[in-house]
Amino acid sequence: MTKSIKVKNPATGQLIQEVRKNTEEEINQALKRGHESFQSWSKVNAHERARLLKNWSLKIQENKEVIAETMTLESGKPIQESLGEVDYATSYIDWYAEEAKRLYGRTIPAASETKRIMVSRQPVGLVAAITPWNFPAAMMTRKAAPALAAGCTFVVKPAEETPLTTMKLVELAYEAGIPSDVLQCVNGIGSEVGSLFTDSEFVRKITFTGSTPVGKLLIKNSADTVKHVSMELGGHAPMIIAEDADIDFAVEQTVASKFRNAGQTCICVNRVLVHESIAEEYAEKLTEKVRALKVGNGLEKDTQVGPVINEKGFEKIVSQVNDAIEKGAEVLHGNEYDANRDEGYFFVHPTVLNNVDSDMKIMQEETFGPIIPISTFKEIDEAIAIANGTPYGLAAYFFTNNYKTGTYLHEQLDFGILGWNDGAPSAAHAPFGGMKESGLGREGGSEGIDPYLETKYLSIGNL
Ligand SMILES: NC(=O)c1ccc[n+]([C@@H]2O[C@H](COP(=O)([O-])OP(=O)(O)OC[C@H]3O[C@@H](n4cnc5c(N)ncnc54)[C@H](O)[C@@H]3O)[C@@H](O)[C@H]2O)c1
Ligand SMILES: O=C[C@H](O)CS(=O)(=O)O
Repeated sequence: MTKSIKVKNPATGQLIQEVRKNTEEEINQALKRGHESFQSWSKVNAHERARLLKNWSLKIQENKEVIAETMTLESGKPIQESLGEVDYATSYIDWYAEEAKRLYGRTIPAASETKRIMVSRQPVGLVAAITPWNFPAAMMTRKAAPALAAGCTFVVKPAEETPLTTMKLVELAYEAGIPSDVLQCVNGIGSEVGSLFTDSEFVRKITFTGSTPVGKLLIKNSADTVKHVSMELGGHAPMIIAEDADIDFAVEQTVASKFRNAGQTCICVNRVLVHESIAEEYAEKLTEKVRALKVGNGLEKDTQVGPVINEKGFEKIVSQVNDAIEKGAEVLHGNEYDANRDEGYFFVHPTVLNNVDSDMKIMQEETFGPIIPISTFKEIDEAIAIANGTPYGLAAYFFTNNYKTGTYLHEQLDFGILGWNDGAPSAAHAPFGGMKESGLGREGGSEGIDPYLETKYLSIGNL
């Protein structure tokens, strides 16, 4: 078993840094420390927790450029997106620093003059988090911020591909005054560390962002100790473009959604469903925009589409594209690759596929890459049936200026996040999360701190 993780640059395949894997003993010690420090941290008053969180946010912002460069080096995303992700990450800290001060209880009118009932909330305990490589800063703070704000302690294992960003954030938390046994980072291979987290008597909650298969495993393994679980899992977002849509705006928003992080986000549009009457105009205008996108190393300021994270991701994308073409899809642009297995870099050029049918893998499996499959519909209920016909329920988008069509789609689409004339719905003040096999729980908004709290009530008698 290797003793270290080799962090490589997905744009070049070059080694950035070797990170030592924590041993099983070290990880169990970290969990024990997190459990023990919960006794003190949970008693720190909410305003002090809020102050420390705001200090952390300021420290991150002071180091924005170095964090963004680290993120681009290890994840491949364009530097402008990395800078944006640092802001997105601190927006969660800022939001939950304030929410810490609003953990209200309530009183309930008793059914007797001699009784009083009070409801209060308290932190669940030590939280163990596992995060993905595609947003190594924001996916960590989207969990750590509400956890710490609620009074929980926190141990995070970042993805093997991108540990450096998370390690930097944790260092800055210590500089901000957050105690080193309250917030900890451990490094290791997911399949090895996951069972340590789920089996530990010290861990009261597992929070995970990543693929649905891993999420299911963590839920299953958490059952023996009845841990709280929060799951932010896979997606397969449909984008319905109605016959009355503003086509130019819909094209702009399709590009904004699809090519963020080279299409490696859980809420990227994965399936375009366009009304047959405007399909040709939409496809032509979309292809013109896609053709202009610049593919390259994320450190170059004008790069818009970077590499995909690794060979496994690359092979899945190529397989989906080849399958679609074999089954009759038309390539309007792309189906071009710059890849070198020996060097270890994998670029997928933005690709537009037309005449896509539901029997193609790309319409059934999540696509974590810069590929847009376009299919058409006649009636809106046909589009809704296709959109909902997936085990996933994370994000969906629709473009229409008809308020009845929009209201109907809002009510009929089974997804936790809906963008109506909006391809970029994510925000720290909104409850992000999915239905069905896209997850359990919400992150962000006022709802996002609830998973870190237990509710209790006190009934006072004999008054
Ligand atoms: N819903 C969301 O907010 C969200 C955000 C980002 C990514 N995702 C999903 O994540 C997937 C892509 O990311 P990925 O390839 O890194 O996912 P992944 O599930 O392979 O890895 C995510 C994390 O899980 C760990 N892991 C892997 N196997 C594990 C196991 N057996 N036990 C415990 N931990 C394990 C990894 O080390 C990593 O830290 C996509 O499906 C995407 O939709 C969802
Ligand atoms: O990849 C999944 C992320 O949660 C998407 S977002 O950064 O929250 O929009």
